[in-house]
Amino acid sequence: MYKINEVFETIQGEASHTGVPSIFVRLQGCPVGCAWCDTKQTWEVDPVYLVSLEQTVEKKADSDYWANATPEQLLTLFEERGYTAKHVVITGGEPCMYDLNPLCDALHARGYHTQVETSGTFEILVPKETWVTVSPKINMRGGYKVLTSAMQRADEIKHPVAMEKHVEELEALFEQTGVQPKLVYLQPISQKAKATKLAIDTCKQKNWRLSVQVHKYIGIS
Ligand SMILES: C[S@@+](CC[C@H](N)C(=O)[O-])C[C@H]1O[C@@H](n2cnc3c(N)ncnc32)[C@H](O)[C@@H]1O
Ligand SMILES: Nc1nc2[nH]cc(C(=O)O)c2c(=O)[nH]1
Ligand code: SF4
Ligand SMILES: [Mg+2]
Repeated sequence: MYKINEVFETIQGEASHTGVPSIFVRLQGCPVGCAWCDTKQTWEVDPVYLVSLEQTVEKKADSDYWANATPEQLLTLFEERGYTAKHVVITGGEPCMYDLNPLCDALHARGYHTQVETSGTFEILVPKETWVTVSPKINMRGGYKVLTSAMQRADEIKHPVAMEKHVEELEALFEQTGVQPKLVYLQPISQKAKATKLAIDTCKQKNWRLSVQVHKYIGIS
């Protein structure tokens, strides 16, 4: 059983898969505590807000409600809702608090590609075919540390930035873990002009890439 906050179909708005039609499965629960997190409604797993899978929102509004679901029940929901995208993005919350192998295996068996969005602070339990986006969370309130194994497994790094300090922390993490990733994206925090300029200037200097959260600019989920 997975704890589900929401399931919706849209286009991937971030990093290398930007533009890919995708079904998003957002899992409930995250203890990492990023001050600027844009999905704080997923942090707590409060039994008061437990509902049935059919009642989980299809991204109409951010909601604290969550439901239990098996991989089979999720696949049925995709069919009931008439989704046609073949790429499934598993996000949260922090999806790697769960063993994602059964979910990804079930999706692959039905012809879907999978991608996981994670903070890198939990062991990443996914099949080798799954595309892993690590957005490493350094010095956040919850006190979690980025695992070297997560940095090694990452297919891409996506780092939200607003200040020089965030760039320095990322480079220190590459040093500490001995991982120099091939694909590094900087993502301006909350579309702020200053953060966007910092991301662009740093990408030019270091030959990294820019990830703007496209869905927020065009007003889709
Ligand atoms: C909400 S998180 C969920 C998955 C996982 N917990 C993680 O942090 O990667 C999804 C992505 O959104 C990014 N993100 C969250 N809040 C943001 C914000 N205000 N501005 C830019 N990116 C943000 C995260 O860093 C992560 O890459
Ligand atoms: N369109 C769209 N793309 C996204 N990429 C990562 C997202 C996330 O919240 O993890 C996200 C999201 O919420 N919507
Ligand atoms: S790790 Fe992800 S979900 Fe958790 S607080 Fe940070 S951005 Fe939000
Ligand atoms: Mg998001």
